Amino acid sequence: MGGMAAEQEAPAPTRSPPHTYTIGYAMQPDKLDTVIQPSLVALAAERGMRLVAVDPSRPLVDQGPFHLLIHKLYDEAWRAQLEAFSAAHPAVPVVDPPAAIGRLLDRGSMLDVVSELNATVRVGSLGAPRQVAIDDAASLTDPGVVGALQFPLIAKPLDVDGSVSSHAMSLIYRRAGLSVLHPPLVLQEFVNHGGVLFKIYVIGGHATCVRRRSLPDVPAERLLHLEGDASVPFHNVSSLTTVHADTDDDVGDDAEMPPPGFVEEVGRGLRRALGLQLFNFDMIRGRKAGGQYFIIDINYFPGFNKLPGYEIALTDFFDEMIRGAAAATRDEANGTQASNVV
Ligand SMILES: Nc1ncnc2c1ncn2[C@@H]1O[C@H](COP(=O)(O)OP(=O)(O)OP(=O)(O)O)[C@@H](O)[C@H]1O
Ligand SMILES: O=P(O)(O)O[C@H]1[C@H](O)[C@@H](O)[C@H](OP(=O)(O)O)[C@@H](OP(=O)(O)O)[C@H]1O
Ligand SMILES: [Mg+2]
Ligand SMILES: [Mg+2]
Repeated sequence: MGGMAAEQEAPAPTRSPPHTYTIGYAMQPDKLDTVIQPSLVALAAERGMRLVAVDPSRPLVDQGPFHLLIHKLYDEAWRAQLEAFSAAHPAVPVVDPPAAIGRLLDRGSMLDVVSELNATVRVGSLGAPRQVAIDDAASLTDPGVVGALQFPLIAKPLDVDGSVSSHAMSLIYRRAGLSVLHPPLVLQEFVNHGGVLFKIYVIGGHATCVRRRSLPDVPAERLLHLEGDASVPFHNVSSLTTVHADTDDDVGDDAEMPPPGFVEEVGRGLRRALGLQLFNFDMIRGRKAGGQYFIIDINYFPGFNKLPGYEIALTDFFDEMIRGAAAATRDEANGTQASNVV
């Protein structure tokens, strides 16, 4: 080692503040890095919150104590664990309730909430593309099932379970392209939107919109081009240059963002209607006159580390949940109305 380090005086030991609150987190090992970054752990520690990994293979009631639980696991055994934990510790918030998360795990029902939203909030022009759920191969050739949809379509796996295959999709230009598909899936109308997508991250009361690249528009002539492929599989948007060789890499970089008030209102409305605190959703703006917005995907507890400054939003949220639970417990002890952090 060089002399510099040896000559320097050892730094005075710094005392980290005492950890007051313990937040248990449970997720698949391959998802940990997408949220539990050292920067998050450090900021949480500064604010008196300790992040502790839960071992889902051991009884949850034997772990802890916890002041808050966050999770992204979907299996029945885990749900049963959470139920047992909540029965034993009703004052500890579990983010989010498995029943509410369940709604996002089926693409057949995932977007139903958008129509509920239109009824409850003053949002402008917002919708979801038309779609049908296809359970078996026979339905794919049934004009009564598919006939109401207009090509091009996107075929998306019905189940959302965190697997790579649950993100394997196909763009279908015409009927012949349906025969290669493997139900269960949803067929959703493709909406031309200028190749730009708005991803809105919701962390409790925060809603932050970022712009991402998306599938390029499908020109009407492409549907008549019978020598071209009837369907094209794709996995994620970054592989789209192989779907459309004419994709411009800079597409959408200067696309106008949706108005912040609109983003906030939709985020707040979805949060309330879904009963979820941690999610993101994909929104596109249709190219047709009027520029209607469409929500095309909602994801539970996504990779928040892609969002700059997520550590602040997440620790703010943890703090709010823990304080809210503490206030509710105090209120209950005093016999007054429980406070509500939602
Ligand atoms: N109805 C649609 N119209 C136009 N483009 C769409 C539509 N649905 C999906 N897309 C495009 O396909 C991409 C993948 O679709 P979707 O977001 O449903 O898949 P996903 O695998 O669940 O994505 P994520 O990684 O966000 O979870 C979208 O990001 C968008 O570019
Ligand atoms: O783990 P599954 O259930 O497959 O969910 C994914 C979501 O569907 C994606 O939306 C996340 O990516 P974005 O944060 O870019 O939306 C993606 O984030 P990641 O790429 O950081 O893992 C995942 O959360
Ligand atoms: Mg998506
Ligand atoms: Mg998704």
